[in-house]
Amino acid sequence: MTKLSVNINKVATIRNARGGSVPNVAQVAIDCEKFGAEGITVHPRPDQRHITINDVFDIKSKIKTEFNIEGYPSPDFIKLVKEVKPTQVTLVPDAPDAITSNAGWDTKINFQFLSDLVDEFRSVGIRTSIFTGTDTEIIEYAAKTGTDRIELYTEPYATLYPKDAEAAVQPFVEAAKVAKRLGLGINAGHDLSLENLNFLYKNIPFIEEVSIGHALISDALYLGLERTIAAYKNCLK
Ligand SMILES: CC(=O)[C@@H](O)C(O)COP(=O)(O)O
Ligand SMILES: NCC(=O)COP(=O)(O)O
Repeated sequence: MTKLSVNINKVATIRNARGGSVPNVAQVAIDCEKFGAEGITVHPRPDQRHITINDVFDIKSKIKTEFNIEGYPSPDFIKLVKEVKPTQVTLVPDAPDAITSNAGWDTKINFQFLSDLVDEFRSVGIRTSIFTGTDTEIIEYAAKTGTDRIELYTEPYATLYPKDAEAAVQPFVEAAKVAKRLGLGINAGHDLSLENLNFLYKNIPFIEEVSIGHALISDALYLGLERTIAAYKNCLK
């Protein structure tokens, strides 16, 4: 079964536009769970432009499903994650000023850095996932770090999908096979949507978890959160 983790960054973006607490980010997390989400994802960025440090503690204290914190492992981020103790930390190589995540790690160049982080988080009982592209050598080096999982960066899939779905998914199928053979769990995320999710799932049914935010929260404007989450879960069948 592929779990749906709802990324609620964009709910915090709306809240922050006015300050205050509307919409209430932690309540949305609770409601996502009530409507069937199997996890909540947040990506606190250094400028706290959406998810704030307080949000991370607040959400952790209120949700019951899996909590996934994504981000660049700066000293502040590492400290935050170790204090909050989520189910999973996803290590993402974003520059502080990145508009959004735009690449996976070079796991060969960053091998020692990532290996040390995996050990550090594992020692306090936090599952690790390393954000990667589909290159075989990159995945092999990810496996050597000892990480529990990788998260495949699916933006290239989402971009090519409308033009050539087969060509879009093929590198991901190959990458997932390599990762599985190496004993890695596989997550996937970025720009997944109601349009492209089912095809990815049908081709790689052994993905453990997809984290979806931007498209899902946008769909909720039209469908409402409950129907939207049901529609995304329906794509994972
Ligand atoms: C790690 C990743 O793929 C990102 O998609 C993410 O967490 C979204 O971040 P923003 O919501 O800041 O664009
Ligand atoms: N890890 C990807 C994620 O959490 C959400 O990405 P997106 O759906 O907002 O592009």
